[in-house]
Amino acid sequence: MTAQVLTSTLRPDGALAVVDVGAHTFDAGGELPDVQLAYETWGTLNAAGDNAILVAHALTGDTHVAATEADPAPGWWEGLLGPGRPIDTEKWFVVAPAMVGGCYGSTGPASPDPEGRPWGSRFPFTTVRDAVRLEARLADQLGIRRFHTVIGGSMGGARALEWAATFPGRVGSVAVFACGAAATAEQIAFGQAQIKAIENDPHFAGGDYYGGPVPEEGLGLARRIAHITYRTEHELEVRFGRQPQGEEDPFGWSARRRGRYQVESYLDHQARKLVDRFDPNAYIVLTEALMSHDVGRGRGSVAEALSRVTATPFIAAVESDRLYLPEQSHELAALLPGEHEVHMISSPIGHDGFLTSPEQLADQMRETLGL
Ligand SMILES: N[C@@H](CCO)C(=O)O
Repeated sequence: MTAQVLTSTLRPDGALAVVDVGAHTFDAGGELPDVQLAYETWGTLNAAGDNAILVAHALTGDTHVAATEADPAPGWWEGLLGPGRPIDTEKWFVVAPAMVGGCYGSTGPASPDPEGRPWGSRFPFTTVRDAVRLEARLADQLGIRRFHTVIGGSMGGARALEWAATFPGRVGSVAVFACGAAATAEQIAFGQAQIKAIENDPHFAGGDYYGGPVPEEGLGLARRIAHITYRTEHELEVRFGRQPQGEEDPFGWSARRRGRYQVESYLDHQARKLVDRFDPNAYIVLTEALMSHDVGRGRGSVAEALSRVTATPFIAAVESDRLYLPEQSHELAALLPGEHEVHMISSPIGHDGFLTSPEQLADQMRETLGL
């Protein structure tokens, strides 16, 4: 595909586009007759097709990495992407796909099957590797043979690493923020607790709740569990301590309800925000995908898989992350060919520091990734 064709098939800068990438047989055996991937883009693919960067979102993220003309709302990595920013969109053509199995435009459990019914409980078990294989088909359609860089944090980091392991010839450099080579037992354990919270909601109906009440309580509980792991004990203590929320009394009852501590109100707020924007089935599918993350699966071992990575790595961690521990990033860096520093984001808030403070690493990213 030539750049000329591309320009005509791409939407205006930033508008959400959706492409059909065909049927897919999933790693675990399930099948979909037709998969669509949604994506946003920034900048312009050059004639040689060699200035493309793929940005992969985290668990509940979406395609909106940064503000665009079409959608001026700030994105989740606003500071990293845009004119003059570390990923300079005057220079790079950036693609951000929504992961299959989610609920931001790509095919997911709420999408209709060929008869028009939501897939629901029949949506196939999805792995990070499935997502990457489908994203490669999107790249084919956009005329991108090789990405200069694939970059992401948390589950986006897992996708970036999987890209480098699955398609070594198609990734020049890979940036993995706040993620190791495989989900650890504790990360799997936190994931399971979140999935159970949703499945035990009386409205879950085995995953076929569309058209009826949504298992919002379960999703809200899952988000509360998750959000605690995304922050730190120190941050919560300094920020909220034992303060009651407003006029509420955590020691008293009013209208048969105990008043809340501030931190409870904060978690309620985080839960509500996710419930308002996310499908519980998609949360389960993506959480299971993240639990399945293991770059060594089917490749001998993690060490063998990583020894074959040819992309230049940029490994980053948040110093206070208690979910994706910096030592896991060190293990990853040590197993990749060559000598690699782990770049540290200094933040007291924990895992979410990869979202709030990635600009700290702007200079190191420019240098290592050749941006
Ligand atoms: N807050 C992020 C953290 C997951 O890494 C999200 O919801 O995607």
